[in-house]
Amino acid sequence: MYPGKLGKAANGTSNIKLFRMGDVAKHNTRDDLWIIVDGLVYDVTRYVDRHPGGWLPLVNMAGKDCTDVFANYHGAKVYRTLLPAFLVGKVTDLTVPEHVKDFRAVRQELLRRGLFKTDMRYYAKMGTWYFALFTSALYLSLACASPAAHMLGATVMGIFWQQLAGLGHDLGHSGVSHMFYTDMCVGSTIGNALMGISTGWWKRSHNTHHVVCNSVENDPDIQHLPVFAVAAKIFDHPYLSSYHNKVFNFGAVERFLVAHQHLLFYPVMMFARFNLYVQSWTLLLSSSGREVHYRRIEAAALVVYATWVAAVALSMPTWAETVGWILISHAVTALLHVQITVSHWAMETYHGHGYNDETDEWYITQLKTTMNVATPECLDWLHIGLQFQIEHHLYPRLPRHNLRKARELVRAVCAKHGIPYHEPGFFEANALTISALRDAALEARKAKRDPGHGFYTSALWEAMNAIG
Ligand code: HEM
Repeated sequence: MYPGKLGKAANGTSNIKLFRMGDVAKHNTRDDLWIIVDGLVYDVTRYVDRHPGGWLPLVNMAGKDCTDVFANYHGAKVYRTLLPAFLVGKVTDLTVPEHVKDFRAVRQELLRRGLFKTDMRYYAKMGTWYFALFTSALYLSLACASPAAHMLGATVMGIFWQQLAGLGHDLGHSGVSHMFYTDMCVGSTIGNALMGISTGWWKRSHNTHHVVCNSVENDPDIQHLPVFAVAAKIFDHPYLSSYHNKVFNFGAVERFLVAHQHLLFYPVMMFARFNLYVQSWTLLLSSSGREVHYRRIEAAALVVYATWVAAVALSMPTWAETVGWILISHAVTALLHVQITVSHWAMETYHGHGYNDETDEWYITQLKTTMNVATPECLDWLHIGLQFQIEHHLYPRLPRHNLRKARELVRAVCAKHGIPYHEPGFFEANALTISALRDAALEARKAKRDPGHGFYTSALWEAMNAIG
């Protein structure tokens, strides 16, 4: 670790200001933003709008101890060259729970074993695999004559997109070259052109999701009204999403869809990819899109994607095949969306921000909100690393090919401290997700219209707010 230098008075005594955690907690807005890293207090207000990871992670952690989230997103250089300029003092009442010490020790052990380094031979193999999938998909779609071959081509294209998402995810976390701008540049150009999804959008949304995983008001990955609400907490009263900067209400349409969400889950997943195109373009064309590092390049790469996909689809001899090709290729990627959602949707959700004490600091928050999916090693390629969601959430920059190795170390710490470690099989994880959606759906059916407003409130909310 690389703590910032403490100021020294002329007589050699430390002249650094001393604070209590409660003092720091008051500086918790975008305009007045302090954080704690390794017991030292930093006023990063003037940095928030320059932060390469965007303002959202900083604002979500404002006023809090960021030691672990910081360690997991930044290299040694950031500690050495950037942080010291913002130092304002140190806290006197920070305690480090035993389990946190152990999880930090795991990180050091992973570093010691060299597991944070990428084995480029792995990506050479994956590159060959992606190339084989892509060219096979094009061959079947363009060079063969039968409708069956065309639809098989669409299926292989869907598998290509699902598999390539693994690389996109690794790049988005700077987990390949471990150089922020290099990985992002590859993602924003080649990634966008082959996948059709904005890397800048993905990083903005996904990094926020990591920092405030399963927070009702802050995690965009569980803010899916009008279609889904993974828990009754999400619709028991209207809330302002800090990510979307809009209020999510629970009106008649929302109530109807959520009441049937467990039945809609798989059909919607088959169309989920179209939503990602919309989200990508919405961000790039909006004023928030200015936060995207390579906005114009990204937009150009997305146009390249739309052009080649349209060219392949329109090369089909009939309109029926064109529509079939588009629908099948996109529906196959449902595997990706299901894999992502089952990692979190059956887990705990909460209001506001975590990281208040030892019951919801970085590691515990991630473990409460995230589950692994137990898969045999021979299927690791299929699940693209997303099956080790716990290890990924605890150490987001750990390369994909080392997550299985980290699993044993993490499980040992959980076992030692009695911390639940969730790892059902793939089908059980699906069943848990459907069950969570069904529970919320049944709750939604009981929701009653708020007489003064256009939205519904759940029976749970009414019970919680009952007077007398
Ligand atoms: C609340 C505390 C913070 C959080 C949660 C946070 C989170 C993040 C995230 C999620 C990224 C993007 C990582 C990626 O996409 O690979 C990032 C990047 C970055 N952050 Fe922060 N950040 C915090 C504070 C800071 C501070 C105080 C500084 C500088 C003083 C800083 C400097 C950087 C830099 C330079 C990068 C680019 C990546 C790199 O060079 O390693 N961050 N941060």
